[in-house]
Amino acid sequence: MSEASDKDLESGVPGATASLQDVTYTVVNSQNKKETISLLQNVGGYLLPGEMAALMGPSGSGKTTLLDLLAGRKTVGKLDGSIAFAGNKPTPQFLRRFTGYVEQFDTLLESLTVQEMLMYTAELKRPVDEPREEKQAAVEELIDVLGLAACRDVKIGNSMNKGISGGQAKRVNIGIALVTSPRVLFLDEPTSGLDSYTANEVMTVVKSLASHGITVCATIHSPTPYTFGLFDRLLLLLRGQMTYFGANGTAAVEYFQALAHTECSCLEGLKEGENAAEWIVDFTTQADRQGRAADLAVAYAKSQLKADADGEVERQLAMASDLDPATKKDLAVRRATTVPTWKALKTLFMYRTVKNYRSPDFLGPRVADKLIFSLIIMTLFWGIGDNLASTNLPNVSAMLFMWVVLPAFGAASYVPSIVLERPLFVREQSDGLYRVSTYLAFKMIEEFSLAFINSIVFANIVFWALQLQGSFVLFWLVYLATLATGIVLAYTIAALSPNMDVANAALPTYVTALLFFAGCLIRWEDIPNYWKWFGYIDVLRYAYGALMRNQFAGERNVVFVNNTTVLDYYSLAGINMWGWVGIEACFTVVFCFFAYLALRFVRHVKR
Ligand SMILES: Nc1ncnc2c1ncn2[C@@H]1O[C@H](COP(=O)(O)OP(=O)(O)OP(=O)(O)O)[C@@H](O)[C@H]1O
Repeated sequence: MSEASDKDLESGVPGATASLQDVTYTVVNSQNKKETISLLQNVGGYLLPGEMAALMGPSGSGKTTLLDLLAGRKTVGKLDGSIAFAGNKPTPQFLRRFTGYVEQFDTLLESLTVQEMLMYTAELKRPVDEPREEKQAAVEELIDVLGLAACRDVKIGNSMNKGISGGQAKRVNIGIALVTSPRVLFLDEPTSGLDSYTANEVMTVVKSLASHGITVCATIHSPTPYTFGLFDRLLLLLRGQMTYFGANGTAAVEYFQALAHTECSCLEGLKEGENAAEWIVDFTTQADRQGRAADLAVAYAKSQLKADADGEVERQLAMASDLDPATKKDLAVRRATTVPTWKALKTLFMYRTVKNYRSPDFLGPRVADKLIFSLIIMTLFWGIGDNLASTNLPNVSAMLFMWVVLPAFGAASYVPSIVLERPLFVREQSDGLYRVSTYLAFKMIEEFSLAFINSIVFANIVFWALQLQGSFVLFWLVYLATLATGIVLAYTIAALSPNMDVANAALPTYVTALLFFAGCLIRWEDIPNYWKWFGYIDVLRYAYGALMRNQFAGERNVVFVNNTTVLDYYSLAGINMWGWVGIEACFTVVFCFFAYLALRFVRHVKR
């Protein structure tokens, strides 16, 4: 590790101790919702700065559950017992700010290069007053430390457009967690999907971080002998119960060897040359299959190891108030995010919007439909706007109706950006990169800016080609407001929907329902009283009404059917068209609020 990164790690706060005391975690059983199930029972132990601890156990034993609880990332279930950092109960803000979590699955921005991805995180998580050069230097050091120099400028990519390899992606994820020099680093299966050479390489890097004082804890499945040897401490779970907590290596092997000779003598001991990590997990798995899981748990509960661990946890908890000033300050932190909203918005814009605006995948669905429909409208309805013949009036009315229908249906193109991005959003929010309101504001600025330009261009094309009457500004504003409402409506539905299928069904259903009450397909007067309420909350009614009034006001309000003028026929004679545009804008604000609530409170990712 180079001098600069040494400095970065050493000048940052050192690791923090973490302790678990009688941790029992209960959830509603997903197989039978009427009952609860304990995924962890009476788990105890501790993590120390400068050490790397392994959470091991057979599949389904509760490793990830325990790691999530430690990192404060569980969103469901009931926790009994205590989890403490430096002897104190951590706040969610402390966990977001001062711990790093490397998820098992990559959640990266595919359009960024490795350097940009790390820099983007550094801008969002390192102090706002730190000069950019220092952030860049810290990122370069991380690239160096994590062995990412060869792919520094390679785009991250995805399964369709291959960018960096799986091992490199894992290291980028570790870099993201490290970019703010966390006190505690949690890693969920950091070696899964990696070949043994890359796994060893990645874990060597992690070990060197621990050597610099960070507290490291990783769940690990089938470590190579080399990787297993890097861990200082081992916590072994079986069916959510402790079967071992203590030093790793010889001590652990001897503990289980002794059990193989006493409690579980029917099970085979470690053979010469056998991978100790594999043997320990196999031993406990076999014991479990033979119905001996409880015996192993009881043996550990009665062991000196457990008494020693409990004693150390007690000692740590007793030191809760005896803290250095830096730790005290970190534990008392009130903000989950590091940088102010303006800085977060600027960073999101610089790294994400700038890339999106250059991407055909982003621009295509947002521009192509409007261009195509403008051309169709232009060629189909050319010059109909100043023709007041009664046979032409239904054409004008239909065209104006389509002018509000198209942006409403076009809202579908804004759904994927919320639904597909959800794992990234959840991870970045859990990492304390930004608040929900900042994320929503960023998405809206990104979409509204484009919608603003789009709407001016296409409203101009259509208004002048069709020689529509009245105010151009109103014609354009109605289109813009409908587009804006469509965007926030799409966000609301996307945030409420668990997946794309549900969102793709829900949005058109709602928009189609709006069409019936907009005032064109059935006259307002003819809508049955028991349905009128829906008309009042139909944004398209206000959009269409304002457009019609704009087109047919004054001497253009000619006789249409049975001596009734156009505006009387549609019950629009007395309306204030600018007021109706204002009401439309209110719908944008209201849906924006709904989108915020849905993003903030609806949790599809349950863990
Ligand atoms: N709500 C629930 N109802 C019933 N069982 C659950 C519920 N939530 C989790 N589980 C079970 O709890 C167990 C522990 O899950 P966890 O992901 O922590 O295991 P793990 O040791 O990390 O497994 P792996 O190594 O396969 O990732 C699993 O068997 C899982 O199916």
